[in-house]
Amino acid sequence: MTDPRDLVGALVTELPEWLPTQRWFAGKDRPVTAVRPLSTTVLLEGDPLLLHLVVEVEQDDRREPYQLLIGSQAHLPEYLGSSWIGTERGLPCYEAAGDADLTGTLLDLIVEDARIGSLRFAREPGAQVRGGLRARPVTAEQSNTSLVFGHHYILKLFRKLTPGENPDLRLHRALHGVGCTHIAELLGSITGDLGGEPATIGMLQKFVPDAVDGWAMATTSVRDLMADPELPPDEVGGDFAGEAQRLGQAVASVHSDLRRALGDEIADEGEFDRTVKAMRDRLDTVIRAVPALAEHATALRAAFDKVREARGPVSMQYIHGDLHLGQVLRTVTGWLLIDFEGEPAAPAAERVALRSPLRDVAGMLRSFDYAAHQMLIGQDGDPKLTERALEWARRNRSAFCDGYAKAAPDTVGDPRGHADLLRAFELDKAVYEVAYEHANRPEWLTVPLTSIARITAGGEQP
Ligand SMILES: Nc1ncnc2c1ncn2[C@@H]1O[C@H](COP(=O)(O)OP(=O)(O)O)[C@@H](O)[C@H]1O
Ligand SMILES: O=P(O)(O)O[C@H]1O[C@H](CO)[C@@H](O[C@H]2O[C@H](CO)[C@@H](O)[C@H](O)[C@H]2O)[C@H](O)[C@H]1O
Repeated sequence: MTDPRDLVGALVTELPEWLPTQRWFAGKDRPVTAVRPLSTTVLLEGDPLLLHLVVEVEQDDRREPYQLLIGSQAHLPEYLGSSWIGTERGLPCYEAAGDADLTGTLLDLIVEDARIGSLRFAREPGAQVRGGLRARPVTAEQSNTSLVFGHHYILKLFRKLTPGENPDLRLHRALHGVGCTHIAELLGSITGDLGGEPATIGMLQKFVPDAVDGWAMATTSVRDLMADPELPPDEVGGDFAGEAQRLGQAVASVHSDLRRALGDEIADEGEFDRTVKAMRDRLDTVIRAVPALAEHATALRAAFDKVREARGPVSMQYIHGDLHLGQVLRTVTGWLLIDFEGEPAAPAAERVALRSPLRDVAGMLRSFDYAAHQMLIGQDGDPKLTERALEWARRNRSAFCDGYAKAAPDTVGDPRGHADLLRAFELDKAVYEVAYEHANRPEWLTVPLTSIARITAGGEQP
């Protein structure tokens, strides 16, 4: 029988080409120069074989750890053909996240609170979880890989690993601890080892089968408004304003719960300088990649500098960090927030820092703008449609703020009371989006660029 370590030794030579073809691989900006195994754990022995692998991916001077699930069996079923990575020692090896016959093992190990090698599978205290279920991967475009077990559980496998407790797990655990009703229940976790330190590699939550994400609902509503150009927005069938208001309330309630669970701090003088510097630095970096942004640089810097004039105490606390309409789910009982990992490209230190909750508000306001304006792509500036898009965005941004103000932490209150800060955070997010769209969806670049032009010209108030 082939020793799994020999198999892995051969397989890693295939990975420099294979990794960049994966949606979740975060290093598509440069070639992979080498891949080295850091740890190999046998989860299932024999044929089929299931291996858990942590590899170090080298890209010039950058080295980052990723986790992989590798399956291997003598006769690869046809439906797994597209997951094939290479044939080593005569055995086909493949990405096993899509193999429903193997991934059920991960849930069973959590149910057993098992330890295998350096991997520790655990249920949350008091959580009721049953095993023996098959899994299917979530097919949405994602930064990680999530597996759904029946209609019951969803297991997220974090792909790029960082030492310590992942903020997604930490914040879900803290929110669960204070009885937050706007998150999916946390049920378990998987912890591995990274250079001698524990690192979160998986998180198990209750799966909400009836959930629809906010982006799908919002864009349907925009389409309805555009399809009926003569009707006032509140008479259009798919009006979203009621939902936007409830969503604002849910976000505010999560902020209050995070503050209750983990505390807050009042920003010191130095904090404002650091924030402005970070915004200016990000702008400079993005202008190098997207020179078209340079024409807005003066106005953007002026808006960022206003952060220094922020009046009154500004509260800093744990926040979501990358909030947008794709990160919220509407269920029969209300809105849930998911994915508390922060911006995928942000450094780990930034993702665990205390920040103003207004950043999440700004992220969501940007998202309303996106939902409206992505409908205009390819419409050649039709003024009627543009006006309808603006109308939808204004109405829903304002409803969201109304809802937020109703349940806001008393350190924040109505977000519109911090207009300069909110505008600076919105513009900083839009600069981030310019970089994101440039790298991922160049045809969408006009969405953040047009917003920046409009906001800096003074044409946007929440
Ligand atoms: N508890 C849940 N119930 C139902 N669907 C969920 C749940 N959590 C996540 N999802 C679905 O899985 C997708 C990916 O989840 P997310 O946490 O955003 O992963 P990633 O970090 O890979 O972006 C979401 O867009 C959502 O559709
Ligand atoms: O969901 P992720 O954590 O991977 O976030 C990244 O991708 C998002 C797109 O999927 C991106 O969001 C931007 O586009 C959204 C519409 O697709 C829009 O609702 C957001 O407001 C906009 O920022 C996000 O910025 C990026 O980090």
